[in-house]
Amino acid sequence: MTPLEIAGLRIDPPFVLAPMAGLTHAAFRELVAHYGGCGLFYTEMLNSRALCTNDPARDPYCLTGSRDRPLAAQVAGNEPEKICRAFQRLQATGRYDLFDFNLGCPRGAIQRYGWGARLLVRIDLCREILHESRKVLEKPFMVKMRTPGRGDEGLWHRWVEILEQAGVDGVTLHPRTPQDLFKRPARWEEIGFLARHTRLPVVGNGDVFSPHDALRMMERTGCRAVMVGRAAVMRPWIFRDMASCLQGGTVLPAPDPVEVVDLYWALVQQWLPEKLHEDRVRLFLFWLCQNFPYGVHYFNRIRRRKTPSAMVEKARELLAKEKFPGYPVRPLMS
Ligand SMILES: Cc1cc2nc3c(=O)[nH]c(=O)nc-3n(C[C@H](O)[C@H](O)[C@H](O)COP(=O)(O)O)c2cc1C
Repeated sequence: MTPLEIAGLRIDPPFVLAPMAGLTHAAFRELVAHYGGCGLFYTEMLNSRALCTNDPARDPYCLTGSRDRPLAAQVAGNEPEKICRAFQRLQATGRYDLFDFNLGCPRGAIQRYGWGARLLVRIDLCREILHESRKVLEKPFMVKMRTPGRGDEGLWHRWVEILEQAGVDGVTLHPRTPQDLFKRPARWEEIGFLARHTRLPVVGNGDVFSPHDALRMMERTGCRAVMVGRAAVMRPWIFRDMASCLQGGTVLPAPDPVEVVDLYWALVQQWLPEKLHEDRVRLFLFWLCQNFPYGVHYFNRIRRRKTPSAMVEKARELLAKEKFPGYPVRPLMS
């Protein structure tokens, strides 16, 4: 398997940590980097409006670690001028290797603002956003999108034309429609369709729950790289296992749950401001607990604790006798 190159940026191994709001902050990316195997890291989605006023060099959401490279910054919004301004300000920090525009988020406030997946029906506005963004960006530029319309090949051809003509360097597809949320299985065949109909490198995303799923996705769809979201939060070392399997090796022994909790907490304290500690610890433990049969019960006990260090203490106590089960992971939100 040849490593993926996107406009000169080498993504090796061809495995990508998905952008996830509240989850893929600097501390979590450092945790993933610690275990290895991730070829490209993503920030969580960054608000284009906020970035026009906040200084990205000081904004807590734009913090970067030391090992989370190459790093992509993802921006969400629907006002071309503000989006370009946000990209320019992020670019000026010199911290990011790739920029990405969000055309995939189907959730509450983002939909109400008309951002994310809501933009998939506003084709002319999308075209303008992508063209204008391309003009201001000197680094590789990608789009992450959901399926614009199920089974509508004509619409897909239109999208391919828009992406290629805008000068986008690559596209990540999460093959569910905005209405699907996470309810139906991801339709990998749509990744294959897109890969066959565009000259752009396609990154496949959706329902990769084991290293073997990642290899299967590449074989079945012809995508050039695989992006992993939920499974990477539950097992931040999944990329290491994916890289090992890609080279014909096997899945390596999982770390001890308490070791993972301790390392994450140390990284949160090292990389994030104190005002984010409580929320970021709670959210990560919510996902980590999903690995275990009594995870919901564990998390209910953890979340009652009032401080992040008390939550960590409770997690250590509850997970002390646990071992991570084998793959595949089974996220509750699936
Ligand atoms: C908690 C959560 C937050 C997410 N936040 C973002 C986001 O900020 N930007 C984005 O493009 N996608 C976001 N996503 C979607 C993921 O990037 C990914 O496309 C989706 O989870 C499917 O991949 P998976 O099956 O590997 O989880 C989010 C998903 C989850 C579960």
